Amino acid sequence: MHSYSLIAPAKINLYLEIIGDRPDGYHELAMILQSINLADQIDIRSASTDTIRVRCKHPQVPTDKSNLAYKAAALMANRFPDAFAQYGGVEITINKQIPVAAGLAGGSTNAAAVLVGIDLLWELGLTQSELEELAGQLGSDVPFCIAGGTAIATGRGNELSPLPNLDHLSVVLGKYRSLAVSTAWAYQTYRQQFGDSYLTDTQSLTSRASAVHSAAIVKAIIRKDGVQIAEKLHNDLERVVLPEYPQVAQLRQVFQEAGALGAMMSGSGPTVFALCESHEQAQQVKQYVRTAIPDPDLELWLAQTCTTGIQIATGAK
Ligand SMILES: C[C@](O)(CO)[C@H](O)COP(=O)(O)OP(=O)(O)OC[C@H]1O[C@@H](n2ccc(N)nc2=O)[C@H](O)[C@@H]1O
Ligand SMILES: Nc1ncnc2c1ncn2[C@@H]1O[C@H](COP(=O)(O)OP(=O)(O)OP(=O)(O)O)[C@@H](O)[C@H]1O
Repeated sequence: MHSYSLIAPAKINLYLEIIGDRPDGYHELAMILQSINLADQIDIRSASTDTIRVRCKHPQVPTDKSNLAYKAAALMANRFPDAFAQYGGVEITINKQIPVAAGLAGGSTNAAAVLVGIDLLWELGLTQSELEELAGQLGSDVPFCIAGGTAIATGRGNELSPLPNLDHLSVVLGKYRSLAVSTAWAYQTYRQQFGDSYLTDTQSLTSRASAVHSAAIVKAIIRKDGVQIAEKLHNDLERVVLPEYPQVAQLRQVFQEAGALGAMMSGSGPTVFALCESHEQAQQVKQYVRTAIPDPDLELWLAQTCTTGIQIATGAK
């Protein structure tokens, strides 16, 4: 029996600009995505029956066909029916550390791990670009999660251009346990409120999105200049999420007051992250926020930016 244990890191968005409406109904984006070392562990093994099974003890994570990890396994079974028949079913166990519905690509990174895990289990030898193509069918954030690191993401978020690694930058994350934001709601609300200024012409969409390559934050990342990166953080989805969730706006404000280099909401939220110049500063920021907001519903984490996507922790035959 084969089995693999994989590490699936979360991501934060250092930059998220909504450019306009795409013909496929999604939004054209210009983003910078960054992996962090807050990660789930995914154990994957061949099963004796020809079924896909997902286990996860987290109360907010479904274990049926709606789990993104299940969908990833089903996609592989559908795409490689001979291998599925040869190797049998797949059992997936998710050890959830990444907060759920948090804007940190928790489900997406689990799906990416399942694609990588099944590629190994079934000895398919897929290339990174083949894995990313499959990943794009599961969700906009899934392709980035395969190789992770630091990357510009355009199109739906699935067209990737790697940037030089930005590792060991200290990050503090904060999320209210009881808050969850639907990504679909965030984009729909943005479209309703700000859609008038959207670009729709495909050519202008693409050229505006590609302008991110020369943006100031990209230059700051290339120079590994934490102060400048923090100054240029940007997320258009804050315009709809912060007014709807004042607690998130307040948390962001407190992160700033705490002396972090900069703070921003990640993705569709509600997680807020702060960039810090050292681990010591991150610890001080975390302590300041904990004292300023003693609410036990607020969870805080220390993390670091990292250079990797899905990693194999252990493998056995
Ligand atoms: C907010 C981010 O996490 C930032 O990285 C992503 O843009 C969202 O990535 P994701 O959760 O993988 O998104 P998907 O599962 O593809 O789509 C979720 C919902 O967001 C909307 N969506 C997503 C990406 C995009 N470029 N435009 C959109 O309008 C979709 O219409 C859908 O209703
Ligand atoms: N493997 C999974 N892990 C977490 N949530 C999952 C998973 N599969 C399905 N879900 C469902 O997906 C919803 C979104 O969860 P997820 O943690 O992926 O959001 P997110 O971090 O905001 O994602 P993104 O940043 O990609 O928009 C949850 O409400 C959950 O019920």
